[in-house]
Amino acid sequence: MLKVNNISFGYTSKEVLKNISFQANKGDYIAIVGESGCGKSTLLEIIYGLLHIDKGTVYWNEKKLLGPNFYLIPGEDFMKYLPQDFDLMPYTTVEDNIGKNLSYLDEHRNQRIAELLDVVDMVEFLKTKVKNLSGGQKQRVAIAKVLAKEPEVLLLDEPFSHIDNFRKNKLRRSLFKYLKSKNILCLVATHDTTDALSFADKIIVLKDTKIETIGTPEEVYNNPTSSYVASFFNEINEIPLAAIDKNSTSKATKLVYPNQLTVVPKSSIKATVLHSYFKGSFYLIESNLNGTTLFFEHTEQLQTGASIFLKIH
Ligand SMILES: Nc1ncnc2c1ncn2[C@@H]1O[C@H](COP(=O)(O)OP(=O)(O)OP(=O)(O)O)[C@@H](O)[C@H]1O
Repeated sequence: MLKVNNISFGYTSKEVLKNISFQANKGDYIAIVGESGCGKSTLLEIIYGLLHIDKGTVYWNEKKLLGPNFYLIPGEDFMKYLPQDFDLMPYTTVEDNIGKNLSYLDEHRNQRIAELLDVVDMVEFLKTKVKNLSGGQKQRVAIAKVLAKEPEVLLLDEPFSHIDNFRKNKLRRSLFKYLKSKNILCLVATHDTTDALSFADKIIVLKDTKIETIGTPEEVYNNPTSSYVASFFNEINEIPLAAIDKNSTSKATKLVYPNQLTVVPKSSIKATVLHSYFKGSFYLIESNLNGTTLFFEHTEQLQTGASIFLKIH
């Protein structure tokens, strides 16, 4: 089990992370999300042992991780970390990059490289020099490379950022299935909703140096603790209660996802259509409710300026 206890860190006197605590089990996939600059990469680098912390501890099972001041080469050998600028050797082949940390005396070396190339769908590039690959292909090789000497913990920073949508879903399914089958704990810093919602066991949302919320994808999505959390997944409406119920004097607001609003013949929520955005299987309609912007989903495009009534369900 990974135990992160009350860690705080700042590159300068200003803290980037404050009192961060969470636990994760072997084989778990934890998605770390939050706005740019909130400290996702910093958290991964602390766990891996690249950054020294004065406050807090990190344990892997019973072992306390000591951080960069205690090792000649920072980084724990049972972990692998894939930073955003994945570092590969450009003038050598895909095979040599993936096999860099595998012994030539290992009789299973070639088999291992082939297995990992299959996971990242790059089998035909075995003998290709890395400099001749596209950005997305390099990223897939980098993922295979960090898996080569099977780690117990894998830390990935935006691992699919260069990979096109055609391949991304297939790669995600293949990679996360592989990690589960090997019981590898994986922490992923991501901006991608699908990485978190469809694959993670738990989502950690970071905001203003702290953990804003932590839970299963269902818990975090269905009961967002703030509009910040909800807006990671979708457009979010923060509707004043007074706009829903004319008799209400409350200043409180209600968080409502666009798919929780339906157009009805008559209701107390009367809005004016501003714009229809085509989203493939539906239209996202931007509307105005007494000066508040309201997004809702609808099967058809709606006329700009039209008055509609909405119901929250
Ligand atoms: N080496 C550094 N020296 C000083 N400040 C840094 C350094 N690296 C990061 N920071 C600052 O620390 C904060 C957190 O950065 P970090 O890279 O962890 O954020 P992030 O959530 O991973 O962002 P992104 O989603 O854009 O990758 C930012 O304000 C950043 O400017």
